Amino acid sequence: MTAIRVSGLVSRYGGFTAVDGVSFEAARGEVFALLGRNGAGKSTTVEVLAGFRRPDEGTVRVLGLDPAGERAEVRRRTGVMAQEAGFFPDLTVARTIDTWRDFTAAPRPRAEALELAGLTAKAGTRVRQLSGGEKRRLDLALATLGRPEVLFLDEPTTGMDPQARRATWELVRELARAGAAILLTTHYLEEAQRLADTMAIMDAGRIVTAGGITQTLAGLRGRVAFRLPAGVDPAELPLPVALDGDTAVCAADDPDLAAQRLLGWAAERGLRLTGLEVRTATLEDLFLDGSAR
Ligand SMILES: Nc1ncnc2c1ncn2[C@@H]1O[C@H](COP(=O)(O)OP(=O)(O)OP(=O)(O)O)[C@@H](O)[C@H]1O
Repeated sequence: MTAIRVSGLVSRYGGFTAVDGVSFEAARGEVFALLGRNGAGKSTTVEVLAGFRRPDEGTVRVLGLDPAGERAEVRRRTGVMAQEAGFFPDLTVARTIDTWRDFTAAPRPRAEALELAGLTAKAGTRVRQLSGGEKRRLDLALATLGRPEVLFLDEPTTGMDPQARRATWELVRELARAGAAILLTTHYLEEAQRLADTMAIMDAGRIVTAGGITQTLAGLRGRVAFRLPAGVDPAELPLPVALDGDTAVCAADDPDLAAQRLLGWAAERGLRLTGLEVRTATLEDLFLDGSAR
């Protein structure tokens, strides 16, 4: 069932159009990643979905409701982790969670929220003394306090260390498995690739590429890269390559097969292909390909 529906969304700041006719849907149990360069319009889209801004044109529905018009009902059933959290800096972590619990229907117990954010040891620390990554973790704990049906995460893992990032991914997956629809914006393409089922890439307020992550990547070429052996003219190689310094890069539909051909060719000549890297396409390739521009 569709949990998030955006159709023809236009959002302007004065005369500037930040979101220019965006449409997408996300179902319950789905993680949807909204990607794109700085200023593409991702946060503005999330702000409209979270009910912080009204659409200038088009419609958005969250659980079938209008987030701006039916804000109380939407707020009760959604969690939002915005780019900048509005904490009270002088409250401790525990008091912050307690305060949020008072406003949340059926909240998680405080200890569980602390544990989930990895902040148990920081329960008595004032929010202003937390590190950037710890603040993000606290924000995540607050956004998920009521086990929301829909969760908006705007760059949730920025500033988190690798361990906290992994814990966040695990939590997001768990919430999706439990049936939540999750909309995520991120600049970490690896994060999108690991977490999301579906993605849309925005640029200058429009969606330029969208689809299932697995299907989209399956349609892209992988690559084989290696250091070009001294004295070898790239034209001699059995497959066309592009040179990046002394690294030869071969784009291939089947990178394993391409690597076998290249290694076979090198072995026949008594050469070694050092620094060999063989991989299928990643979201980063999609960006670097220019498809996202
Ligand atoms: N309050 C505002 N007033 C005027 N322009 C704004 C305002 N907020 C955002 N913008 C502009 O709208 C555009 C979209 O911004 P938005 O924050 O939605 O982008 P984003 O994709 O989330 O970028 P980032 O990846 O940097 O967070 C940008 O050009 C930004 O400068």
